[in-house]
Amino acid sequence: MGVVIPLEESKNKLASVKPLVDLTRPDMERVNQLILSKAGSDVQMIPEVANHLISSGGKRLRPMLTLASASMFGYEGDHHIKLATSVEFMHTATLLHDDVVDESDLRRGKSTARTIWGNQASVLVGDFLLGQAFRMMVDVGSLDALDVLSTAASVIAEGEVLQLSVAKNMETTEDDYLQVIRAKTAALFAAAAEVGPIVAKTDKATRSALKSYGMNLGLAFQLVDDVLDYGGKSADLGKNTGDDFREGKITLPVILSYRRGTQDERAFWRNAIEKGESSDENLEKALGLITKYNGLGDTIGRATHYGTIARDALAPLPESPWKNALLEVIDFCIERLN
Ligand SMILES: C=C(C)CCOP(=O)(O)OP(=O)(O)O
Repeated sequence: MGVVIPLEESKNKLASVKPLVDLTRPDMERVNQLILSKAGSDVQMIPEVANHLISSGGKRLRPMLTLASASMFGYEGDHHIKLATSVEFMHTATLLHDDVVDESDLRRGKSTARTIWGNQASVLVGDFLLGQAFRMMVDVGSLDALDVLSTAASVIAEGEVLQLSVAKNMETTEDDYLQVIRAKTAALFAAAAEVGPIVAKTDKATRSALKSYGMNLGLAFQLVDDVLDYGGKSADLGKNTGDDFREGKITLPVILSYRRGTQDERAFWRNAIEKGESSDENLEKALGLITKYNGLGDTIGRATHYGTIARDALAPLPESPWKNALLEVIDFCIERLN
């Protein structure tokens, strides 16, 4: 404990969401302090493992959504600080767990916790953070917020299990895929944005607007993430590109390219994904097919579509710097590609 997470680190990565970073800065300082204190434990290995990931420069996008979506309705208490911290803990727990499930070696440009402390410690520290998140929610005392975030926790786990059950199956449809990303990623974005209006005690329509904004932003975010896995640079992403292919994870660029392919090309995909023939040579070939069938371009098109729905969801809300900051986050999600 004691080291304050450098806000500058997140700021650089979020250059295109400067308004959100600037507006939430004082509250994010409080969130960062709370993150560090709630990651503490007398069991020494807990803060060691947790702080390895916590202090490695995540974007802190989700807690900023919670802060903004409370402050935009004039909320001035401290419940949003605790809920924003809970949201980031839920996210951190999923990262620790995901890296075990996916056997990933690199996260945020550093070795994953599982490569340093092992799978068991990663899973258990993830569980600890999840427990801490729920204690903070109870501390806030809003049953509605507890309902939204606990539902999100179950839905995220469902999404991860669903992903496992469709893995390595080339008959996975676009609808299956959307169901997975709606659950594993978008549900937390939606919950992060919905608990703001809950603590600010707004009407139901406003809650739904923020929830829809978060859900569609989350879909766009994950679609772009899946594009970056094929089209980005490992150094920018802090993780290895091509991992989805190597793991046999079926994402939209692959689904589109498979559906549009010739018989031979479809046989290639089945071999590569279902039988695990994922050599670098096959990754190159997969990239060639994805390019041939515009898999990345069309996935970006879908992301832009969800971005528009997110934008429309905020349209009925009164104009404010907070609203503009949330709108710019949509652009950031797409601009991450540049
Ligand atoms: C849902 C996904 C794609 C996991 C990574 O999320 P982020 O890209 O927000 O991760 P950090 O900034 O917290 O590292």
